[in-house]
Amino acid sequence: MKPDWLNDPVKLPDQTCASLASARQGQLTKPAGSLGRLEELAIRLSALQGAEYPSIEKIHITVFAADHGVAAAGVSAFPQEVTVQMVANFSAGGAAISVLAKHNEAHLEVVDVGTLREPGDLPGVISQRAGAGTANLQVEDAMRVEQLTIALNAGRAAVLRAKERGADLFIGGDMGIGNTTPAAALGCVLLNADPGQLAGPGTGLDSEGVAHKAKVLREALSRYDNLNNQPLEALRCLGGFEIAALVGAYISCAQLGIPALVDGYITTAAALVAVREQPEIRDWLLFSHQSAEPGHQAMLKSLDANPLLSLGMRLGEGSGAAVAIPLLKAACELHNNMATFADAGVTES
Ligand SMILES: O=C(O)c1ccc[n+]([C@@H]2O[C@H](COP(=O)([O-])O)[C@@H](O)[C@H]2O)c1
Ligand SMILES: Cc1cc2nc[nH]c2cc1C
Repeated sequence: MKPDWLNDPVKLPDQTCASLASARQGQLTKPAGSLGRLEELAIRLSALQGAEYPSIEKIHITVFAADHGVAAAGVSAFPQEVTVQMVANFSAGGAAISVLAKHNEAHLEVVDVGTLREPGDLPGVISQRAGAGTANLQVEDAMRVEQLTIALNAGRAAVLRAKERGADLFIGGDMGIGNTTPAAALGCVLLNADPGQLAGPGTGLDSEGVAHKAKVLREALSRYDNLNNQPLEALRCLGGFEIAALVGAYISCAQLGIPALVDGYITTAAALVAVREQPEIRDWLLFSHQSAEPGHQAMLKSLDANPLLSLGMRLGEGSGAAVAIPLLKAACELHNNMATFADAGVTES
């Protein structure tokens, strides 16, 4: 039922490299701690990459796209066909993540995990489909076990491609009209939170729309008991194919030793499921930004995550993570290239 790789061991961050990197930070020509979180970032990347001198050069971005049966319940400000239209836009290079990937010289691929798209090839789009959209979680389980397995495997396959390309950072993005609803549903179950706390505007619902979304969520949640300690079953009943693919991707990153930079609300819901399923993977997740979606804060808090940026973004696609790439690069450049007190002949305190 569960893919067998799911229980593979998680790689341990390299503490020797972390100690060497930490010692080096103490020798660079700056007051101790003066580069703030950039210092922590460099040390963490050293530990995760098993290198005293970390690098962010080969970035692999996978956007997972899928449709959601719950869109029929009127939970989004946009019509469902936008998911398929945006897949074409990713392929043509016109989406925000297309621009940001190019700007950061990152490799970008799109995986259709189950949109309503007609069969047919699109450049840069890989099909690994678990179905044509999930079932409507307001009234029934979102997916069957076999569909969950296909979606988890799609996430793993993306990380295996990243590994093959020698990626030093993985970014997962999401595209799916309606997907803030399954993300909120998973948050409610795993945080024991009320839909009123986690339902938000998504693509732009007004307050009436948000209240309706909370009602849809309450109806969905009322069908289940005890999902709180069954993260994968919660994912099957209340998730989405792209969210499941992201869960598979984050767990695989930790097993295969690639740091993952988490994006916004939907990707954080996937991270929460992944961490509840395998707590040791938490070390491998870096958090890029605080989404404008209000429920994001509660999920971040539960993951003890303090994202790097807060720009009021709420786009998804991995765009917030892509915007944070230059910070990770800056942390590595400073760590690797600054002079030490001894080299520069500068007096230490
Ligand atoms: O990642 C976020 O923080 C985020 C917050 C709100 C909306 N989105 C994107 O908007 C879509 C989902 O919004 P909605 O209103 O249709 O549920 C989906 O394609 C997401 O990528 C993404
Ligand atoms: C246009 C559009 C682009 C998106 N990208 C991610 N989610 C999206 C939702 C909409 C509506």
